[in-house]
Parts: sequence; C-alpha cells; structure tokens
Amino acid sequence: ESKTLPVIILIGDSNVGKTCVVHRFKTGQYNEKQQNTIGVDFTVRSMDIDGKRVKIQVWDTAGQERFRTITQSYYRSAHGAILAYDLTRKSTFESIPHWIHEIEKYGAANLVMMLIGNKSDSLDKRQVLFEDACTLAEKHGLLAVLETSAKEAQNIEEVFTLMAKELIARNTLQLHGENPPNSFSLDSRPVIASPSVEKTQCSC
Ligand SMILES: Nc1nc2c(ncn2[C@@H]2O[C@H](COP(=O)(O)OP(=O)(O)OP(=O)(O)O)[C@@H](O)[C@H]2O)c(=O)[nH]1
Repeated sequence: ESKTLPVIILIGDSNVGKTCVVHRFKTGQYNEKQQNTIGVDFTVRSMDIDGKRVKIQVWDTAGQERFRTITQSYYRSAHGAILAYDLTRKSTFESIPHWIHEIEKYGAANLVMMLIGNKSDSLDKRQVLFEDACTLAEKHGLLAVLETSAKEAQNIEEVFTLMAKELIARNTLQLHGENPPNSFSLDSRPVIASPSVEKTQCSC
C-alpha cells in the first residue's frame, strides 16, 4: 500500500530537545545523550486516534544554522509543524517568530502549527512564562501550546495526538474511507477551532 502518511515536522533552535521528544514518542524512552541532528531524521509510528489505527511520519530537523538550506527544503511536504523552544532558555523562545516566518515562507499554505515549551521538568530554571507562549500562539493563530518534558514523559503523547487529530479532521479525504486515497491533503479550514479550544492547555 503506497498511501501517503500525514507528516509532522519538528522545528526550533538547536538543543531545545526536539530529538529527545521524538525519541520519547517513538520508543517511550529518554536518551539524554543525543547528538545534534544532521539534516533531517525520519520516524514512523502508529497511533490510535478515535479508535482508528493511524500511521504518522515525524520529521526531526536540525536546529543548527548550517543545516538550514537542507531543512527548509522539507517544509513544503509537511502537513503539521511542531515549533519547539526550551522553557529554561529564553533565546529559544525569542526565535519562535523567526521559525514561524520560515514556515510561512517555505511551508504549504494550510500547514498546521503548534508550539511546545520543552523541559518542563526543570521549572526552577524557567525563563519563559506559559502566558507569554499563549499570547504568541494566539497572535499567530497556532493550534495550541503545551509544555512538555521528554525526560519525564509529560505531554509528549498529547502533543502528537492533538496534532494528528487536527490533521485528520482537516483532511479533505477520509484516511480510512471506502477508497483509500493515495495522498494526504488538507483543506484550509480549521475543524478544531484554534486557538480557543485549547484554553485547557493555555491557562490564558
Ligand atoms: N531537562 C531536560 N533536558 C532535556 C529534555 N529534552 C532534551 N533535553 C536535553 O537537551 C539537550 C538537547 O536535546 P536534543 O534532543 O539533542 O536537542 P535538539 O533540539 O534535537 O537539537 P538539534 O538536533 O541540534 O536541533 C540534551 O542534552 C538533552 O539531554 C527534557 O525534557 N528535559
């Protein structure tokens, strides 16, 4: 079966924990020692979404500047983008508007974006208020904001479930319809309204 799967891409500054988040999602484990990603790493995982088995692709990109040309070339094929910052490092949050701009420039027009503040296990070192992340998310019409910890497995499953549900809901064709489509495409209308529905995640 050559069905195209929904693609979720992870983007954000180097060392915010993108690889650890994907690794936790893929294997259920935390691997503290991660090499900086070179270019893009590809993962596929099955998930149960509303009682249906759905396979999704996750593309983990390098945050380092020197890989920018390579990583940008993958934006166009993504259906969803998870923008990641490190809540213990303010500069990584300040980069988010830049990452949004990159996605708007190189990504598909109807791409779904959400924001994650990783390393929520280190709240004593917090440099980014959740409220500020919510404000940014609302300003740019992002789907949701969640604080995550790859280390302690907080909100990792939730992030991918939320994104996968949204992508499936927006898919103009039924993934498991009578005639399985050979492409996964999105229409431009949000089905899960953003961002007000996610007020449970955003306490703003
Ligand atoms: N405390 C804490 N540390 C984390 C967490 N996730 C990742 N880290 C640490 O952050 C560092 C960077 O993690 P990576 O996953 O390699 O970061 P990345 O964003 O993929 O980096 P690039 O590949 O360069 O873009 C590692 O030393 C991890 O141990 C987390 O949830 N909590």
